[in-house]
Amino acid sequence: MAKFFLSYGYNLIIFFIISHLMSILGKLNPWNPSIPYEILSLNISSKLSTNSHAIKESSKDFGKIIQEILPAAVLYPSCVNDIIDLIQFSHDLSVPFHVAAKGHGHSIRGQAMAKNGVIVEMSSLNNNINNNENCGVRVSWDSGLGFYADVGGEQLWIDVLRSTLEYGLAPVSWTDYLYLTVGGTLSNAGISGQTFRYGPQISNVHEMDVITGKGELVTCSKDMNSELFFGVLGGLGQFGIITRARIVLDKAPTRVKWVRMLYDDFSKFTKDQEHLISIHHNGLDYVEGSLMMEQSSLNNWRSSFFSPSNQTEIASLLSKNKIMYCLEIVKYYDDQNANTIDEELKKLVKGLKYLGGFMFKKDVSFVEFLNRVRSGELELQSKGKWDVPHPWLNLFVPKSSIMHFHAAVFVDIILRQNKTAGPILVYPTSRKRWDDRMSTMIPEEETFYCVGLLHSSSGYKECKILDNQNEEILNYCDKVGLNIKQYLPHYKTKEDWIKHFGKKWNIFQQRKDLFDPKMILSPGQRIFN
Ligand SMILES: Cc1cc2nc3c(=O)[nH]c(=O)nc-3n(C[C@H](O)[C@H](O)[C@H](O)COP(=O)(O)OP(=O)(O)OC[C@H]3O[C@@H](n4cnc5c(N)ncnc54)[C@H](O)[C@@H]3O)c2cc1C
Repeated sequence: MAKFFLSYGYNLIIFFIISHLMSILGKLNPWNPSIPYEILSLNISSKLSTNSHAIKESSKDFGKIIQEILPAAVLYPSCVNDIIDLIQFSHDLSVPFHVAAKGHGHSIRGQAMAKNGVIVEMSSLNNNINNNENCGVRVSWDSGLGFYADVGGEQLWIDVLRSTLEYGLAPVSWTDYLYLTVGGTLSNAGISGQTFRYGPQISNVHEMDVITGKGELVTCSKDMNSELFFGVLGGLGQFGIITRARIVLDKAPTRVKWVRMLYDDFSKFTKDQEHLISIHHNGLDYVEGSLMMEQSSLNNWRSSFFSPSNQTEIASLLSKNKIMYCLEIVKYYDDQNANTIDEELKKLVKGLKYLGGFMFKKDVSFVEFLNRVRSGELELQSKGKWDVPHPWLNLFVPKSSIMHFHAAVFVDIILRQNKTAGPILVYPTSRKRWDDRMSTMIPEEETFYCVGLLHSSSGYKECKILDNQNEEILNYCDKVGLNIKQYLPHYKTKEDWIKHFGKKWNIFQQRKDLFDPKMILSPGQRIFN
């Protein structure tokens, strides 16, 4: 009997040792040479995972083009200090590992990935919102700034909208799609049809908390640590992880008048767009536009605007014209100007040169308008057409090049090759609301166009074809000197990045040396590594 208990107790101890080791191994793979085992002694060890499902999920993005860039581990932070601990640990190593914040993973080309490094799943902060350290969305007012919201970098813009609307307030600058994080869009610019009037989202931030590549938590603004502030805005995640942004708010309207007009002449279309964005007093709140081609226009997330009978009319016009242009405008209103809004709008569209009979109007709530892409997304999801490769190309084209761009790219390349699938956005905006100290690169001209070739492909073969077309477009613009800039940029060589940043490259590099000297952050952008 004693013998039995001895051997039973012995086996039990061995069992416990093995299961303890296995649980450690399950959390972090000690054989992955890029992350030292000592990381398990940190307080965050229980929030790190090397589970193969977690690794796979964290290495996916909306683009579905870059595959198999696997991190060594994923951090699910419950507070800002968890991220600080992780970065400090990496920074103190003689050979640090990479760290990438992942917002909502809506990048196209692996920008939020980190091979053999650690992905920080920012959404995990939101799951721990009761933790007092986490910011969430907090609305405040002060006499200097007026109304503003302190917002966690992990917050989705749709949640920022819902929370601020509880106070009758809303941010002023938006993206077309709201299921993107605040940290993710502020790392690029955040543009939409409101940009001409209010500036991009990066121009509507008062202050931020940022964890630098040294693991320091720094509060920055125009007047405090301004080098970090301007660097981070549009900084492609290179200088720090945004954990809080203080966003400008204004009184939210309740409803919008939403109008689309069709054109068969690009010159008339762009002249009208430029005219509309130049109206300062009592002008529009949103101006965008898109190209319409037979193959792409009536089966994408923007087409839900048109009723089935509108769609039949447009289809027959398109079969004749092959390419058309759709100007899209919005004027906000509420109870106070409900009686005069139609008259105001009539004045604004007077003299525009759209095709007679091809003006379509809607009157919807402010939220329905801002969240307009969501219904299209859900429809595409239900048809299995959302979760597909997206070889997107986003460009800023100077006003002086837009006619040339139209003839050479829209007509000669895209229309002729007949390969496009997805919306093609074209709308002007103005440099006035951008601060040149921010990292985002835009053309030198006062007015420039935002062009988005938002392709969806049915599979990898088609994706490759569209990507080759993108390459052809970029090469052409380069060859003839159209002075375009890529938005959401992606380059393969350092020389291309240096060219992209032009005269700002030196400052970009100096800021990297200052705030992330060991080049730990956002390696997926492939700028410094
Ligand atoms: C359907 C769709 C519609 C879109 N519409 C628009 C639009 O209208 N206007 C527009 O401007 N853009 C638009 N975009 C592009 C979008 O703004 C960018 O891709 C943005 O980066 C996505 O945010 P995210 O939270 O998914 O970022 P992620 O893809 O997760 O990350 C993007 C980059 O930012 C870094 N990052 C993430 N969080 C932080 C943080 N807290 N601090 C510092 N760095 C961070 C990442 O490391 C990575 O380098 C759209 C994208 C999609 C897929």
